[in-house]
Amino acid sequence: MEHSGTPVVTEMQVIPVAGYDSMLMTLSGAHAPWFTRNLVILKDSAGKTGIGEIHGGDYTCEALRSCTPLVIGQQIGKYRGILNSIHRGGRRAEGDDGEGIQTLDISKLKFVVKAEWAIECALLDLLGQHLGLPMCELLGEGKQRNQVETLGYLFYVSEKEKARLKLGYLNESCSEDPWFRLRRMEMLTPERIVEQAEVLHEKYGFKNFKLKGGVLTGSEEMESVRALKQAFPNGRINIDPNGAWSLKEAIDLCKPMEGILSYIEDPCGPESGFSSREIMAEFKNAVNLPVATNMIATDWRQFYHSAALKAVDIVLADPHFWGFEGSVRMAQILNDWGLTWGSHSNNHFDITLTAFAHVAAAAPGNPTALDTHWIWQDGQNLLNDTPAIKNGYLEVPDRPGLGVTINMERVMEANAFYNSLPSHDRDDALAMQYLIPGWKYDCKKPALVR
Ligand SMILES: O=C([O-])C(=O)C[C@H](O)[C@@H](O)C(=O)[O-]
Ligand SMILES: [Mg+2]
Repeated sequence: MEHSGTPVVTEMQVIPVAGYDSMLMTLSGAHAPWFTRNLVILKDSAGKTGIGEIHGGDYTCEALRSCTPLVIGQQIGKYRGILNSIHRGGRRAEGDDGEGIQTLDISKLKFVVKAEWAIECALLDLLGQHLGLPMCELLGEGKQRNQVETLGYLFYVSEKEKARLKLGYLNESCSEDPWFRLRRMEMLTPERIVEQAEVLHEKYGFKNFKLKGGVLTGSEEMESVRALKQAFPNGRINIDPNGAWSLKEAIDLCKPMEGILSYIEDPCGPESGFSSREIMAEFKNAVNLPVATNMIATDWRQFYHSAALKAVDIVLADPHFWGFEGSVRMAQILNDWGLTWGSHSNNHFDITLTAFAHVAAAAPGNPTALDTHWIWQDGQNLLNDTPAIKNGYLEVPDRPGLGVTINMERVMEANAFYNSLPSHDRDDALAMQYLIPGWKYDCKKPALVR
């Protein structure tokens, strides 16, 4: 083993895990009762443990496992070189049609999620511990803030009894926590969406909200946005239909919402031979609202075209797509150009929550409030010391590395749950069959409009 000034990695474990979810509705259909993730746990020669979390599924699990020989025995200080060797030798998903996740077909996620970012996270955790510095100090221009503004991620939720009984969605109606009770219930009206926001405000103090659209008709969803703005007149409200609306529909829906919406996320997608970036640029010319995306700028090449066309104002640079250093590099560029950084998320455990806290803490300027799905998972934590969200802000741990400790007993329980599942890959069409028999994904039709 090479002599080094920094400890070397002695062990790498890849542990797939699963947790429970609600029947959250999106353009893709309905979330299953469970979600899956992959964990990376590294040990180094100084006896320290570094952790990372990324999307679930067999594809990503195998991709991570195939990296093991490139990680073991390497100095943690050479983490950039380790990632470089993974990029040079790593496998890449084949068959991308060039539209990234514009269609939100979940099988497309593998083109934007890069398994090695979980390894980057675990290495940065180890390096931070070696240097005695929190991870955010190692990124970009270092720590910019002690806490990170976070939004309340609102979803329409189905809870049709048949699907619940057949598929086994959790029932938390006996919980003492009002949010835990509510989050498993059906919420499909403006009144119930406002109730969702109010209960979340009470528990976590959120003042900003994002409603996941692409579920009901655009005008029904705008009714929910209006009701939210009435309930939270000083709150920043946005909606994300994941490109479900046509350009004309998006303009008709959003023009009257200038002054009500704080920004609009991925209102439209490719149509009539024009790319998603061209259509979004035309939308921006027509409507006076900042436009955010996690769909049309998911890598540097897509970002080049998005920027050239001035198609977006806010890039939601999820570190699981862009890498931790890549996401902060994006934050620096956006800040220099007078644009805005934020982060997209999917269902995740508290390791990702902590990692997001560090990335957002290192993002210079004035990032938009961070997305997180974790509120739907709160209570299923894999850490002993999950960072808190209070008054709408996520705490950034100030201990070295990620600054948190993993609870292996809970990890192994989550792994046993994973192993008991019939499938490890996300399939939002499955539960839809209980709501609308024969339901099929259509990137231009909201999930419940058939
Ligand atoms: O901002 C977004 O587009 C998302 O968060 C997309 C995700 O697919 C989300 O809707 C989900 O995971 O269901
Ligand atoms: Mg989005």
